[in-house]
This record gives sequence, structure tokens and C-alpha cells, in this order.
Amino acid sequence: MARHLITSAIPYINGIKHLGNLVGSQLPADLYARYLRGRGNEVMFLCATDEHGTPAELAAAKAGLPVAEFCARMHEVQSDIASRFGLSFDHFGRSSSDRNRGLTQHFAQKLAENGLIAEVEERQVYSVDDGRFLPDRYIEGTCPNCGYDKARGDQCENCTKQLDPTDLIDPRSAISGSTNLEVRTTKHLYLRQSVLKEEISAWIDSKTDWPILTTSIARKWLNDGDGLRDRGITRDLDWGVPVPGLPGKVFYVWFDAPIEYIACAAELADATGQDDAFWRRWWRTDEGAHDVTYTQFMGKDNVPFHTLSFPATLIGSGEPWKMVDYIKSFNYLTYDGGQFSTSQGRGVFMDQALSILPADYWRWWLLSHAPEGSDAEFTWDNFQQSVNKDLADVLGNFVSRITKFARSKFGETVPQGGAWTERETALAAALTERLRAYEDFMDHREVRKAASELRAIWVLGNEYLQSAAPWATFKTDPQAAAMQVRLGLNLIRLYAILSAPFIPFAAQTLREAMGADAEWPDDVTAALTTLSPGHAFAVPENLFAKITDEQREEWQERFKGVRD
Ligand SMILES: Nc1ncnc2c1ncn2[C@@H]1O[C@H](COP(=O)(O)OP(=O)(O)OP(=O)(O)O)[C@@H](O)[C@H]1O
Ligand SMILES: [Zn+2]
Repeated sequence: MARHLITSAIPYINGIKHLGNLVGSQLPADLYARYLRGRGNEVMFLCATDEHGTPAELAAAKAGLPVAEFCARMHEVQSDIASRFGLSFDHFGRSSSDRNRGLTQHFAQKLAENGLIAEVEERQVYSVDDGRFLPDRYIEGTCPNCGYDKARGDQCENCTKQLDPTDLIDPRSAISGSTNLEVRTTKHLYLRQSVLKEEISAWIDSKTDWPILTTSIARKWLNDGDGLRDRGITRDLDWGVPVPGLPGKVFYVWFDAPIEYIACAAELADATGQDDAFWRRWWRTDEGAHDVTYTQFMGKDNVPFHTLSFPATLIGSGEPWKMVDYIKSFNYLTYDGGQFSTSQGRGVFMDQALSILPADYWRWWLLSHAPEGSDAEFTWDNFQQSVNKDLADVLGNFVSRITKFARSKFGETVPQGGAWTERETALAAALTERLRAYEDFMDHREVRKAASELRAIWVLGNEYLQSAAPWATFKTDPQAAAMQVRLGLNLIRLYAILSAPFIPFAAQTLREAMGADAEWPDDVTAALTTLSPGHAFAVPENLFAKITDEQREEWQERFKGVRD
């Protein structure tokens, strides 16, 4: 039994996540966690809400709530939707927790002791009327590059140029609209990443098995221009982790967010009444984490922070923290010809998705079309086809035919009689080959390829049923038909176990209907004879309903605009 630590990029708190966020982080992480648990490994699967930063403050202001209360409410909302999607976190934490505050301050302190923090005098825009500095999105104005008049302090959304607040022409406060602004000097902390460049470079070079998407993004930022640059890690805000010794300042959200991966495990310990040793054995290589394999999941825009900044924090601390072993990154899922966007409300959001279909339909489509090699597009046509074919015609149909036929001819117990022929031996051999390929792809976090092996495993069952045709066999040789049905019922049990990482809810229904255990099949032949004659089963209710053309058209229409 191996030990696996798994983290998903932590979803930002400002709203309900869309299907792109889901497939780019939490869902594949859940797939991997479920698979590893299914194979008997010890798994710690962590996720949390990312609660600091200016967008949270602005969203709270828009909702008319104090930011702490807004975050507490949104955390509950996200947590509820996550569990309805079957995301099996061992803990869903909060980056605003006391644990994260403590750890973030701890890391800053260690970095300072090691000479990796610089104090820099900076020129920042101050709003006299609002009585505060205006970092990042708190300031708007005209873009010096393209002339767009709603450019923000950190970036122009029109031409995508990265900006500093002092670059803006005719700047105004995003809070009050006031133009009574002045530039003041203020002190900020910088993380001296440039000092660690060689060490981080060598570390990335040692990761020869990582996806190209991950290493290419890391190398681009390591080597672009002047190379790895020092970064400001503090902001003039109230909401965030306070910076000791610098009143009125908090750490930048991207400094404390990845530290929450660690804090989250500590939050779990607190929530379950366990001591610090409980979480430190996952995170400290000197306290038990030396044998842990750590995998992170995220969309491509998060890669620089996980390959450079967060490793700089951990390495720079000089302490033996567990470093990531594998970073699985994803390209983008696009929506019917455009981008998903939380701020513009474009696409399908997790709550909306569940209001029209159960989680497994989405899980299956998203994972089997995960944007691994390139961006992938969600279209309603493709969704309908894939659900109807894979889930309804292949898996659902197989289950329904076998169980209904079995019940009608032999009653609701596994029938007795008959012996395997060459057809069954050949099926077991074909299944074994597919199963080993499936395991191999899952072990390598190859999501799409694993999905297509699983589909092929389902197809083998249908082909067997087609060629064995127990309904015809029954007329001439009822004993042989009994054997075929027995095999079919055992196949359903096998499918329940193998499919659980992708479609956990349907898998559970199948397992309960078969009155079966969940033991991973090492030997397929043994697995296909696990349910013995006399074992009771039930006919599961229609497992998957097909998506009709009317439904597809209605949803296409309903989700084509933007959400309020
Ligand atoms: N269209 C997408 N396809 C795949 N992954 C995505 C997509 N958009 C965001 N992600 C990933 O989703 C995860 C959670 O993102 P986060 O909550 O920070 O939202 P975000 O990146 O601000 O996206 P948005 O602005 O659309 O809400 C991150 O790992 C991010 O890389
Ligand atoms: Zn611009």
C-alpha cells in the first residue's frame, strides 16, 4: 500500500465555478484519488477555497456583505456543490483559516531569516477620498497601450497587457470612482526568487516524466527575458494574512494560496481532533512524508505559481517540506465557440449543470474529453452523442439486458449450471489486457486514454452478449444460458468497481444492485466468478436516460447568453 497526497488547484471564492474550472482541476484530481483508493492505497486528497485578494473584496461589496461573511457563505455553497458532484475531498479547507495564517507567516519568517525577503520602497496609487491604497483591480483607467478606458490596475482586459496601477491614464478608484488620487511611497516585501533560479531550474530539469505543458510553461518563465524575477508578495489591503511588522499590509493572495495545501491538512487534523503529527506525516519528509507521492492538478494558468513561486517558498524556507512529485496540468475547455468566464457569466456553471442532469453524465463527458493535449470544446451536440452512446447504449443497455433477462428466466438470484467455453475464456483474456492498459493509463494520470479503455471494457461486454445471445441459447441449452447470465452479472460487478472513479454514483447503484463488494480485480477470471450461484441481485432502475433532441435544443438556448 503506497501513500498518495493529491491536491487540486483551489477554486477562487468569487462565485460558483464553471465546467472548465471543474475539468481543469478538481475533477481529474478526484478521478485519481478514487482510483488510488480503489486499489487500496492510502490517500490524502485536499482542496480548499482561495479566499484572499481584491476580487473577493469586490465580489463581497457587490453582494453587500462584509468580505469575511461573503467568503463563509460562498465556501458553504462551493462545498455543497462539490459533494453533489461526488468530489471526494478528505478535507475542503479555507485559505482564510487560522492554520493558513500561521503557516503563511511562518514561511515568510523563514524566508526572511534566510535572506530571501527584500524590503522595497514602492510607488503606489493612494485614494485620498477612500483613505487607502488602490492595488490591482481597485483602480481603473485608460490603457496606455490600446486606449481601452476600463483597463484595471493589474491588466488591460482588452489588449491583455499586464499593467501597474501607475501606468494607467486618467486613473480612478474602482470603489468610489474618485479621481482624487496621488502616488505615495510605501514599503513592500519581495520574494527574492532570482537567488533560487539555479536550484529551481535543476529541480524542473529533474522532472523528466512531467507533461510538456507543465515543464514548457515553467521553462518559459524561468528563462524569459531576465529570467526568474523577484516578486512583490505584499499588498495594501485589510483582507488577507497580515504581514507582521508592516501594519495595514497583507500577503499577496498567490503567496498564501498554495500554502493552504499544507494548512488544509492541518485544518483536517483540527476538525477531527487529531494532533499535529497526523498532518505533518503527509507534509514533512523528516516526520513521515518521505514515502509520500504528491500529485498536483491544475489549469495551465496556475502552472507558473506551482512550478516556480511555491517551490521557491518551500525550498527557500530551508525546511524539509514535501515537494510535489508530479504536476498534471490542463489546457482549457472552451464553451460553444468561446471562453468560459466567471466574471462575464458565460458557459455552464456547476449548479446549473446539476439542475439539469445528474453528476455522472457531466463527469463522464468532461473526463473523457479532458483538455489534455490541447484545448477542448464543449458543445451540446457532442455532449448528447457521448452520453447517449457511451452511457446509455453501451453501459446502461448492457446492465438492463442482462439483469432483466436473468430475472425473467431464473429469478433474482445468480443462476446455477453450465461451464465456461472458449468464448468466455477469450473474453476474460481480452478484459485482462484492457484492464492492465486501463490501470497503466490511470497510474500515469492519462485521463482521456483511461476513459477510452474503460469504454472499450464496457464494449467487450456488449459484444459478448451479442455473440453469446443467452436469450437464444436458453431455448436449446438452458444450462449454457445460465452460465452466460452468471458471467454477465459478474461483469456488472466488475464494471461497478472499474467505473467508480469516473461515475461514482452509477457505480454505487450497480454495486448495491449486485450486492457486491468493491475489491479491485487483480485476476479477471477470479473476478468473473465472484458472485456465485444463489447470490441475490436486483434489477437497477434505468441507469442512464438518453438526452433527447428537444432537451439538447432547449439547453443550447438556455445557456447561450450570460448568467445574471
Ligand atoms: N476554461 C478552463 N478550462 C480548464 N481549466 C480552467 C479553465 N478556466 C480556469 N481553469 C482552472 O480552474 C482552476 C480554478 O480556477 P479559479 O477558481 O482560480 O478560476 P479562474 O482561473 O479565475 O477562472 P475564471 O476566471 O474563468 O473563473 C484553476 O486551476 C484554473 O487554471
Ligand atoms: Zn489595452
